Amino acid sequence: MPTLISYRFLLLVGESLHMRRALATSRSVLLHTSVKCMSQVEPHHGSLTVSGIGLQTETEPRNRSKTNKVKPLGSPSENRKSKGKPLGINEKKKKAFRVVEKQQIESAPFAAESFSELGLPHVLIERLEKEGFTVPTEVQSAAVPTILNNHDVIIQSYTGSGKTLAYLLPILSVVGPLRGKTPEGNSDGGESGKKLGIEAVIVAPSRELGMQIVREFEKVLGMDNKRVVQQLVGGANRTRQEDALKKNKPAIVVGTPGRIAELSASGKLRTHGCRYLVLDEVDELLSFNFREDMHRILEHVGRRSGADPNSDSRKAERQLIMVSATVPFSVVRAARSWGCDPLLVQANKVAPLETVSPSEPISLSRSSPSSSPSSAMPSPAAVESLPPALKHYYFVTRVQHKVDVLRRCIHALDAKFVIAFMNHTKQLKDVVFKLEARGMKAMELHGDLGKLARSTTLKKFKNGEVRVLVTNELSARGLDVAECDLVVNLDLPTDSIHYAHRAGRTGRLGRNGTVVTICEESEVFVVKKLQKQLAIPIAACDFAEGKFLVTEEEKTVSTSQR
Ligand SMILES: Nc1ncnc2c1ncn2[C@@H]1O[C@H](COP(=O)(O)OP(=O)(O)OP(=O)(O)O)[C@@H](O)[C@H]1O
Repeated sequence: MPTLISYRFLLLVGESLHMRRALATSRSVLLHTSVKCMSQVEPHHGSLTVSGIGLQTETEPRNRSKTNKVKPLGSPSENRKSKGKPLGINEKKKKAFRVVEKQQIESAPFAAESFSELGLPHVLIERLEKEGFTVPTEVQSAAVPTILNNHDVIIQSYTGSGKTLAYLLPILSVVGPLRGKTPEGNSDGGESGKKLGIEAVIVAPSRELGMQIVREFEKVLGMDNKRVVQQLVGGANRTRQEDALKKNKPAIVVGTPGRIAELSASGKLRTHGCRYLVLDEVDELLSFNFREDMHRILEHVGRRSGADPNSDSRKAERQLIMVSATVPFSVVRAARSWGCDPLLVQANKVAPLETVSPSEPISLSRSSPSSSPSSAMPSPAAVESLPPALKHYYFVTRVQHKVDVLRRCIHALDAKFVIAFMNHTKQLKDVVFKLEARGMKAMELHGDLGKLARSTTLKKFKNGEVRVLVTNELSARGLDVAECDLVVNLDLPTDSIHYAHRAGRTGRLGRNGTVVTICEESEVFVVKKLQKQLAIPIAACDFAEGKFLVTEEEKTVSTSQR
């Protein structure tokens, strides 16, 4: 059981947190040495590090009613055997059960050093290279072949680890102009060259995330093929979206649950023949807010009308891909009920979902006793989601001095792209005003702003015109600004999962990043609790001559986590 040892001394914020990376890699015992010298926190703008180490999935391909045209990795012999000879439902189920029986998937070796090892079509790899994507991340190495093998999956990996490409690439291998050639050598259009309608539906909980996913698709597709993907987010003009659907006939749509459900109900968006349903930030999508819209989407996308919704044949009609940095057990349950023998894909393992029980790290639910907000036990769903290279600090101050502390933090770290989180929309403007009054360019971002104002603000932040983005929970999920070097909690997050998603806006794709929580004395106990739940040290800090000074460092000791 994890224990916590506290050391009180003045020391430099520095190297001790690097142990996180080592711990994340070894996933073994945490250690507890202390650095007892004095130095200063250097602002870091570390280089990009993408490791291609992962696991070779040994899962056997599961044939669906729609045959994959791309030769996937895995078991070529199995693939060959099943080609041209469609399996019946019972045979499909038998194959699926073989996957379940196979428990050794996790220990299989996997090391993809380039995208060409993942079974992607040549034309797609060329596009990736043009865009500067040469080495797949660990989760991409594990997910791409698994999805190409037609498995329903839950993809779980820490924030900023490249989960979007992990599902986007296998979809583009089968759908759209970059897909692999059919056995007949035909790669333009459907089996017979004609358009197939909507083939993939991607659902995201916010407009920003939806738009970001579209941009990621466009990056890979290239400007000439932009029309293959269509954005269907709320807040945008619905009639224009309907016209674009009619005119462009996109193969892929990306949107928010409300707009997708609305267009589907009105008959303007026909998704019954869809092959892929992706739920990005799935734990958020399964929240009460989205219940009705998600129900419609799960019932209609890739489902032919008339069939029994619970039959295996209906489950097998579409491929379900669920994605999040945090996967509570509720997601595992949803995947079991909506998917067809889903696999859990992580950076270094691919395992049948049947092997996941509520007692395992990935599957501890937010509502389970050991991970409730009041619990001092680690919450593995949150622990797993934190990028390895983050440093965490907290400052204690009076509420009226919080913005000043924020400003001093930014100067001390020389941070260039700062996201400051608050809990209440009304207070954002005041913080922006105070920062601007001291000559620091800041803007607010929240859901009450119109779509145009939101995208303009984000654009200005991304291009460096605005140094501080003052925002609420809206930006905690998915927002990808590679350069973001500092995340500040001006209000405490509600729980460790929210802390993890906020923190994950920095330290993207192996970069360094700093997370600072500014709180009142009476809130310090919450920080200590977060520290235990996340199994990370969050060091108390103060300023000395404009630099960070650690006044107290917590060392986390665990034999079971990480
Ligand atoms: N193999 C790669 N090589 C270089 N850059 C990559 C690679 N894969 C993804 N990226 C980039 O890394 C950034 C983070 O990726 P992405 O947003 O998909 O992360 P994520 O895991 O979904 O994060 P979050 O959980 O916060 O949503 C993106 O800008 C993406 O373009």
